[in-house]
Amino acid sequence: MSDVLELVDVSVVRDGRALINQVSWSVAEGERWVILGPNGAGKTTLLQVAATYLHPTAGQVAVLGEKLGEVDVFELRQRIGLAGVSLLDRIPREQTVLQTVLTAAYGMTATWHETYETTDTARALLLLDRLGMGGYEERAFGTLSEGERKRTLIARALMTDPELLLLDEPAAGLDLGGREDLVRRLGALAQDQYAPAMAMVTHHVEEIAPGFTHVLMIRQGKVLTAGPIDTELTARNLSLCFGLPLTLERHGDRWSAQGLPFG
Ligand SMILES: Nc1ncnc2c1ncn2[C@@H]1O[C@H](COP(=O)(O)OP(=O)(O)OP(=O)(O)O)[C@@H](O)[C@H]1O
Repeated sequence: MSDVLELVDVSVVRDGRALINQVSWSVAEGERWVILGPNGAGKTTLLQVAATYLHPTAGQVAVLGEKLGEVDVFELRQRIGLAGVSLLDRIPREQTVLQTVLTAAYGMTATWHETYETTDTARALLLLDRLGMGGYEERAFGTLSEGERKRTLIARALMTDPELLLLDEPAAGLDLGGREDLVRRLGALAQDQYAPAMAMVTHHVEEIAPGFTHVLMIRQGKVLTAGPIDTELTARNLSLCFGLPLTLERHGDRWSAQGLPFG
């Protein structure tokens, strides 16, 4: 059994269709995974299973050594950090940035008269600062730009000191500067030996930060490849994954991909 995540033959079926289909995937401590795949491939579904928000139709899932179906998921969720657009709808617009991060410590998205410990507040401020959100504590979440929201949600996901960090398209919708800033911050996190195991969903190889170690490619619900970036992130695999001929270039510890010209 893998320490962090172990999926064996996992399928999620809705309306007779497999959104993910017999997926097997293991994540060990210290690994940083990128999940790549086209629109509708099943990436978010896979992340929702890992986050214990979706129960599979078939197969076995173990998260942080606990088997789904045999464990209190509410306790388990405290050990998992999740940042993704699915959270955006649940965060009140008027809630401050600081409250948004603090509520994670209590497994909630909105405040409800809790009194936060001074240590929690100190930690939330530290994480916001680390994500470049120092000085925004009292701003209403609803007034933030897309990039600021994404960075706040990552700080929030780290609040409980999780053992597994799941990021669903953290750079989607960001401009070039915002993307590069986030990639730098994710790179610092990925290269921090005390940071949790990570899995990040993205559509773009340009968003892979230095320090990411593994890649899983998914197409039409099926895993195409899963393994070390150095061997599995290839032009061939990427072309099969996205369904068109692509070139792939490595520039030091960053990547870029392009479609081949017609003709
Ligand atoms: N509750 C549901 N019932 C039926 N179909 C669903 C449900 N949730 C998702 N789907 C479908 O499952 C497929 C996979 O969805 P998923 O969100 O996992 O893909 P994705 O790879 O994250 O896509 P994207 O890159 O567009 O965000 C899509 O075709 C989607 O329409």
